[in-house]
Amino acid sequence: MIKFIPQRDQMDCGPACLVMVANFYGKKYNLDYVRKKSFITKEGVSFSGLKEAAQDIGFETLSTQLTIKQLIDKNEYFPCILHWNQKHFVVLYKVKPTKGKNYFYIADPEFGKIKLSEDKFTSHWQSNSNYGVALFLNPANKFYELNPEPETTINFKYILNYIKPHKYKFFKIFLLLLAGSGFTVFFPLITQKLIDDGIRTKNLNLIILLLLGQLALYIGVIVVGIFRNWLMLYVGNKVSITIISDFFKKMMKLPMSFFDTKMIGDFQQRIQDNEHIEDFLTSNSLITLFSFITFSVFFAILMYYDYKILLVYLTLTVGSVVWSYYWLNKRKMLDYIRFQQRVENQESVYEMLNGITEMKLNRFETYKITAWEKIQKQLFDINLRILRLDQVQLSGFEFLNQTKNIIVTFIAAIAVTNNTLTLGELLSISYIIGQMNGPVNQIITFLRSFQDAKLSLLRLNEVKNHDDEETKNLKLLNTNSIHNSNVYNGISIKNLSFQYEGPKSPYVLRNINLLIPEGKVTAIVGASGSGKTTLMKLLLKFYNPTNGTIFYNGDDLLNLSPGSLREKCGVVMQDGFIFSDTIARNIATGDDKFDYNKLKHAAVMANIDDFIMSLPLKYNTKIGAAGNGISGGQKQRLLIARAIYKAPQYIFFDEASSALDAENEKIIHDNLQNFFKGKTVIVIAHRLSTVKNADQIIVMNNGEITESGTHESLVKQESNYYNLVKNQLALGT
Ligand SMILES: Nc1ncnc2c1ncn2[C@@H]1O[C@H](COP(=O)(O)OP(=O)(O)OP(=O)(O)O)[C@@H](O)[C@H]1O
Repeated sequence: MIKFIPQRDQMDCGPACLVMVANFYGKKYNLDYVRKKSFITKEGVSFSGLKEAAQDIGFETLSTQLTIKQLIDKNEYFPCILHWNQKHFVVLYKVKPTKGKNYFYIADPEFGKIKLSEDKFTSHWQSNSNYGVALFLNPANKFYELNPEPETTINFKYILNYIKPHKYKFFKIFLLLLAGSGFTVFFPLITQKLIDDGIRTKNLNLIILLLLGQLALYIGVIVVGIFRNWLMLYVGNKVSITIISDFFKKMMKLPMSFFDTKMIGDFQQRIQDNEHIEDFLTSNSLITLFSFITFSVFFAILMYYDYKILLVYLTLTVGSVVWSYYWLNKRKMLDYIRFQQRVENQESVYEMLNGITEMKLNRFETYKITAWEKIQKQLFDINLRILRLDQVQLSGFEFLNQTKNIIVTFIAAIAVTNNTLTLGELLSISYIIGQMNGPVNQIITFLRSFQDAKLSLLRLNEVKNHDDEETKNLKLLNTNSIHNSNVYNGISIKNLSFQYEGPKSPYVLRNINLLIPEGKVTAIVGASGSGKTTLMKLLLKFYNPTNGTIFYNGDDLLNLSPGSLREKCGVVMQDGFIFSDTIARNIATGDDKFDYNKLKHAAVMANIDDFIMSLPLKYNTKIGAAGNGISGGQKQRLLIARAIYKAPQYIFFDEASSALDAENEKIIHDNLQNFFKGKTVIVIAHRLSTVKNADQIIVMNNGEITESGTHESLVKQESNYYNLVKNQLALGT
């Protein structure tokens, strides 16, 4: 039997499938490890990446396109990995004919184990006409020889540390819960005494006393409940804030490459994960503990009254749980279909909201809305089927529960007529039976919450265990010139090559050798996709080189602290971000208290001061996230002002003025000439006017440097550079 292993992130399905198959053959692999081997990206793992990871851990692999019949015939090679909905991976571990029809057993890392009919299966699996794609895995000797890195153990201890500061409050919650449980146990006893000793002997004083006692207990339960809820909210909130804030702090320390494989949703998921853990820590576990205690006490009382009643209770409770379980299992397939349709629904809504402009411009509205309506119809149908099934399950459950009550009452009534049980005891028993359902449900909820918390912890562990970008032994960047003939002052790049996605991925940069002199302007030009931005990202230590070295004033960038480097760099990226804050805050991001003169100077240099001063609140005007409410050119000028305000030693501009009109560009260009003096500047640009005056121009093509020199020398060569800029030359720009 295959063990289900859930994916942790949206793009983790491939590695999770591989871990499941390895587990099936007896090796427990760590998902993080397999993920690294598969060279995961934001688009997930490719089939070839998965194949390679499988071979790496010792499988012989065969990936092939085949029909459903061919797939069934290969059942001796199950479990295999299937390409699902053309964007996902699942494990197929069994095909079983039942009543003349084939049923397919799959483990979907996003959902769980599920049994699908042939129709449903083919609709998810087959991509074109009658074919689908499968990856068969056969463990070779190497598989058994390798000792896998085990899954990182879930560290509940580290989570318990969050509770430590609140241990007294926890103790109070504990006491309150104990008191609450104590009170509940007394109710059936009071009922029994009331009937047997009070009513039967017509002792009014005792009746009053018992009822007053009951009232006091009720008040006690209410008061305890109020304090308990208050304390739980308080502790829960404190714990949750600490966990999430620690998580954010840790996230900020991770290298940029970590974020390359994650979607926004993955981080949102992790924040929700923190809530699961908090929920588990602060309420579920304690309440379950006390539910369990109450349950045991009631259990003992029932046994004391009449063991037959206890037996009936237990048998029928087990019966109702089995009944529910049977139907819930059946429901799983429907849940699966609904889950898939919900994903489609979300995607469709997201697309409509994001693509509204294009939709309106290109008359795509009706088509998209009809597609959305079709999804709604399917969702409605599936909801109806689920409702029908739920009704069967609930009716049966209720029926068994009521039967339980009737049989118990019947046995108790017979016992009363036989004088082996008193009337008071009978009432007390019905009270207990009624109360015992609560704890059973609570224990089921707890088990689910425990599963959630376990998965959440695994996801958080991945972030927690990831190495920080900054480590203690890294050197600070030295910006002073070194007077030593062996050391090149500036940035020197030696035999640099780079791949984004591991050994099998294409080289984005190839064998780059380049000197970027200190205090000079270097321009990089080249066709789109030639690797200019990538080179800049490597210079900023977003990624480490695959091969080769980058030196800053003689120091290998690998040994330099990225923080100290970025502190000295003014960077304008192509996709620079504007925060939802005031203009001043957006320019002076690094300073707690900003220097108004510096701010003004930066804005003037970036030629945005006039615009800012025309706004009612001037520098204190708030702008929207991602620069809503300002134009593309204004956004770029703000980003340039941000870089200038920093007064950096190194300047990196990636298409920083691409959205500017010629006049604005000229003004900024002229302003910047002064600012650039004495600074090491790297500009990536397509516009001739921006690069013409650079001290050196580097031309890139397909990840390689094809030419370098000054504008004049490169134009004379009439080669790549000349071809890139000749139209602009003709226009005399
Ligand atoms: N995060 C990434 N993961 C994988 N491949 C990437 C990633 N970023 C860029 N690439 C690929 O690297 C190649 C070079 O991209 P890069 O952005 O460096 O080019 P560029 O010269 O700056 O292009 P442009 O002028 O269009 O900005 C492209 O083929 C691109 O698809």
